[in-house]
Parts: sequence; C-alpha cells; structure tokens
Amino acid sequence: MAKSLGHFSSLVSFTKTQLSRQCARLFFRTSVRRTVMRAVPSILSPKARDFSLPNPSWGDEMMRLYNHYNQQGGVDPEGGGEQGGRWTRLPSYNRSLKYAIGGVYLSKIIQSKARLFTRNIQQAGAAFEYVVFYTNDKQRCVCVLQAGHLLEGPPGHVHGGAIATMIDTVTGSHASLLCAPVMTANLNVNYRSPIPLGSTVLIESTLGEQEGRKMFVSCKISSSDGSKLHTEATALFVSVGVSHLLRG
Ligand SMILES: CCCCCCCC/C=C\CCCCCCCC(=O)SCCNC(=O)CCNC(=O)[C@H](O)C(C)(C)COP(=O)(O)OP(=O)(O)OC[C@H]1O[C@@H](n2cnc3c(N)ncnc32)[C@H](O)[C@@H]1OP(=O)(O)O
Repeated sequence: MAKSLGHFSSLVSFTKTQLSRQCARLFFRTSVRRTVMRAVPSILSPKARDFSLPNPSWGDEMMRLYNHYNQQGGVDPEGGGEQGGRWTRLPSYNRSLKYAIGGVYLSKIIQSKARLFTRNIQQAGAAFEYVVFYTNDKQRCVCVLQAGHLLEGPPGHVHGGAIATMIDTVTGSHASLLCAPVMTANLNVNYRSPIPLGSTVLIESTLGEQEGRKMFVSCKISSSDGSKLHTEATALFVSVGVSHLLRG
C-alpha cells in the first residue's frame, strides 16, 4: 500500500490542465482495450481484496450458483454454444476508479476516500453480496446477488434504489467490458414483483445495439430458480473520454 501511495504521490503535482492534456493525448494514442489491460496489474495488486469471491456470509443458493457459473468452461444452461456459452468471473474491488490511463492516475480521485458504492460496507453479507460473470463473446453478463439486511425498503423486501443500483452496476460493468470508461445516460426500471430481503437472485444483462459511443443494454432480475420475474430494465451507456471524468 505504502509503495503504491508513493507511486501516486509522484503524480499529485500534476495540475488539472496538465493531466487533462496528457490524458487526452494518451487516450487517443492507445486503444481502450490496451488502456484497460494496463490498468489491470494495479487493480490486481496482491493486497487488494476481490469482493466477488465467496465469503462465509454466502448462503447455499449463492454458493450453488457461484459454483455453477464459476466452473471452468461452465456451459450456459440456455445454450449459446461454445463461443457465447462459457462464463468468466469478473473480479471486483472497492475502488472503481483506479483507472490508469497509460500510467497516469486520476490523482484527485485517488487522494479522496472514495469507495465503490456497492462494496463499501465492512460487514460481509450485510448489503450487496454479488459476483458477475460474462460470456466469452461479451454479449451477456449474469450476476448472482444475495441482498443483505441493510438493503431494506418495504418491510422484508429490497429497496427499489438498491435494485436500480445493482442494475446500473451490472449493466455498467457489462458496458465497461466493451468500452471503458462509460457513463450511464439513461436507466429505465420496471419493478414487477418485490425481492425478498436475504434472497439470492439472478441479474442478467444482454448487450443490445451499439451506435458509435452509445451502448444499449437490457437487463432482468429473476428468482434464482427462474420461476419469478422481479425486475426488467433498459440502460443506455455512453463511452466518454478521460477528460470528461476530470471535468468535475
Ligand atoms: C481500468 C479500468 C477498468 C474498467 C473496468 C471497470 C470495471 C467496472 C468497475 C466497476 C463497475 C461499476 C459500474 C458502475 C456503473 C455506474 C455508472 C454510473 O452510474 S455513471 C453516473 C450517472 N451518470 C452520469 O452522471 C452521466 C451524466 N451525463 C453525462 O455525463 C453526459 O450527458 C453523457 C456522458 C451521458 C453524454 O454526454 P456527451 O457530451 O459525452 O455526449 P452527448 O453528445 O450529449 O451524447 C452522446 C449520445 O448519447 C445520446 N444521449 C445522451 N444522453 C441521453 C439520454 N439521457 N437519453 C437518450 N440519449 C442520450 C445523445 O443524444 C448522443 O446521441 P447521438 O450521438 O447524437 O446519436
């Protein structure tokens, strides 16, 4: 940690203008894919905790579904063939914006106490316990969510804002796989049936049309056995340049 802080501190002296200029140059020089790959080692530092791995708070259903999707080369039960049918787990940390843009960090965010909204509660199992998997062709993502007791809205059920948060997170992570960074431009949610607090549900995200910087993603939440539809949603993500994030 001290080592990485030392690394960041050498960048702290960047002015906003200098940083914006450098980021813009780097953004155009490198492809987004390469940018993301360069960021991966810093995200995957040995000291960072991956929150999408099992912990003792995970119930039987959460574990069952985790094991189902996590099996190496596990095949999607709905088919999809070799190409789209295998699932890969997406690691998850408590900082979303450790974006390293060709080695230049967003220092004003790094210096803050910012934490990823869905990963900021210490007590395991109290809030959002989830893991996201994506297919090889990146057309689909599935999230297994166990909704903890701190997410209560209506008595005994999950708060609608918490549901929207998870939809934004899953569809946003999905869009980020294809073109990071992205921002949510539009999110439409239809709540069909309440989600019992403590239950485990499946959040499925499907990539729709892509038009330039725009990515349309649809999403549904169903009970873990698929028998009940809880929520349907559509989202629009717009890919942005790093300078957009620095605008403040
Ligand atoms: C190393 C990195 C690794 C990466 C991997 C990360 C892993 C993932 C990690 C953790 C996952 C967490 C995932 C969480 C995800 C959460 C995301 C959020 O919650 S974002 C916060 C809420 N959103 C905002 O605050 C946006 C505010 N709005 C804006 O900033 C702008 O309006 C923006 C960027 C959306 C668009 O602004 P413009 O100036 O860039 O572009 P313009 O020209 O306005 O729009 C572009 C196109 O989009 C359409 N558009 C824009 N907004 C629209 C809207 N609301 N409805 C319909 N169309 C819209 C426009 O009509 C235009 O379309 P035409 O190109 O003309 O066809």
